[in-house]
Amino acid sequence: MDARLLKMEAARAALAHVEAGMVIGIGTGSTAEEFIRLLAAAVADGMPVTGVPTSERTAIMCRELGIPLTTLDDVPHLAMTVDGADEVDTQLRLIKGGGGALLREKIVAAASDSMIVIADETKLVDRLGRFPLPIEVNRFGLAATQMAVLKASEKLGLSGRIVLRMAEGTPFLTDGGHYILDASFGLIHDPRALSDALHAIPGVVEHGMFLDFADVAIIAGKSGVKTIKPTR
Ligand SMILES: O=C(CO)[C@H](O)[C@H](O)COP(=O)(O)O
Repeated sequence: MDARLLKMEAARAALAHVEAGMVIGIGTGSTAEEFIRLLAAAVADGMPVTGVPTSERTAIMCRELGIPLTTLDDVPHLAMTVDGADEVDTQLRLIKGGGGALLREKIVAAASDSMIVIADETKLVDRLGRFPLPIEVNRFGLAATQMAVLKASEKLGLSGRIVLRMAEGTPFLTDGGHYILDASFGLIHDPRALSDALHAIPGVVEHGMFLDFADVAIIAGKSGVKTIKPTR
């Protein structure tokens, strides 16, 4: 089965959690886009649902497909959010931000009663860190922030390349107008310690580890769709 079909299967299972009248967070990325297509079909069939998009890219797609949208300013508390991930570990800790939307994704997930993660089985890992960790940083003082991230990670015994994300020859800009550093630390033994260390750096806006966010992961694989809940 190809990856797209698996993403569709996970998205289909997530749609079963959506109830009429809900306001839900809508994630970013190719898996979230499968969910958006299915949600749009449900809306076209008369299902009353409103979405809060986690990126401009998602907002554009939702508008094109006729999904009503609102913002956290109008609806600050959501029933749930459905989003993809770059990595999901056995405790449902995530790495997100491959698509550059980690800040809005985290804000929307934090405003939601529950976060449903949808992914194909290639995203499942024993330990986070194979996927480079996206770190959203303020443009001001980039080199100083990059050095501070390096020092903080070295203190935790992590090493690896930290590179500025580029897009078509210029630095990638997030929807919030920030840069992204992609940090290839390798396996992250203590995600909480790294999270705290990154949050202590003033130039770091947010990082892509989602710890204690996901309530359910719907993982589609060759042998079917399974639902994982955290052991915490
Ligand atoms: O975090 C994200 C965007 O910021 C995405 O959810 C993540 O990159 C997974 O994307 P895809 O479903 O395309 O593999």
